[in-house]
Amino acid sequence: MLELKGIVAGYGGTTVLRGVDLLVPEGSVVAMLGANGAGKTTLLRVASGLLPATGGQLVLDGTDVTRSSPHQLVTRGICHVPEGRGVFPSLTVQENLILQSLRGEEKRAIERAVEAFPRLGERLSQVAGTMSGGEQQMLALARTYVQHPKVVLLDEVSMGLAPKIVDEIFDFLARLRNEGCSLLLVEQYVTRALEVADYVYLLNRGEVAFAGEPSELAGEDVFTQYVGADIGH
Ligand SMILES: Nc1ncnc2c1ncn2[C@@H]1O[C@H](COP(=O)(O)OP(=O)(O)OP(=O)(O)O)[C@@H](O)[C@H]1O
Repeated sequence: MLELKGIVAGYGGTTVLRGVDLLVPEGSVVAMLGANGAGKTTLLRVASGLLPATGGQLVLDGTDVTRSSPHQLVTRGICHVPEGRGVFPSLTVQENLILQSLRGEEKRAIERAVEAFPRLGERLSQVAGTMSGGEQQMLALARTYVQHPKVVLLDEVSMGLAPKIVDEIFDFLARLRNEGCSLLLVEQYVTRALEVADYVYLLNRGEVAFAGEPSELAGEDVFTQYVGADIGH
C-alpha cells in the first residue's frame, strides 16, 4: 500500500499541495481527478520522488520512503508514466525496453511487452521518436510493465489519442491490475477512469475535496464544482 500523509509540496516559493492525504491500497485502482492546475501532476511527482515534499510523509508498505530518490523508489516498485511519455525518442523500441528491464531479464522483458502490446512486436527495430503518439504511449506503458511494478503512477496516458488506442490502453490497465498492481490514475476521460477505479479523489487547489468510492460521487455537487463538466466525457 502506498500512503501519502499530509503532503505539502510546490515549486520555489509557491505551495501547490497543501496537506494531501491519499491511500493507494494494494491491488486497487485509484483515480485522481481535478481541474487544470489542481496539483495532480505535482502529486504524482512527489509520489515518484521527482519532487521532494516539503512536509508530510510518503510510506510504501509501512516503510517511510519520503527521502528516497526516484531511483530507489523504482527499485521498490513505484513506476511513473509521466505526462509526455518519457520514452527515449532516438533509441529503438527494443533498446528502450532493454534499458528499462532488469539485468538478465532483457529477453523476457521484450516478450512481456509484446504480449501486452502486439503492435510493439512489429516495431522492435523502429526508432521510438518516429512512431505515432499512440505507439509511443504503448511503449511508455510497456517500459513500466517490464519492471514488474507494485504501484504505477499514470499521468494522462490517454491524452490526445484515438478512441481505439484509448481502449487498448484501458485493457492494459486492467491487465496490470489483474496482475496485482496498484494504479494511481490521473485521467482526463473521467467516465472511463471512474469505471475502472475502486476509489476516487478529487483534488481542488492542492487539497482533497472528496475521497470515496466512485458510486458515492453520483449526485455530488463537489464533482461538477471541482472537476468541471467540460472534461466529463
Ligand atoms: N515546474 C513548475 N514550476 C512552477 N510552477 C509549476 C511547475 N509545475 C507546475 N506548476 C504549477 O503548479 C500548479 C499545479 O500544477 P499541476 O501540473 O500539478 O496541476 P494538474 O492538476 O496536473 O493540472 P493539469 O491538469 O493542467 O495538468 C499550477 O499552478 C502550475 O502552474
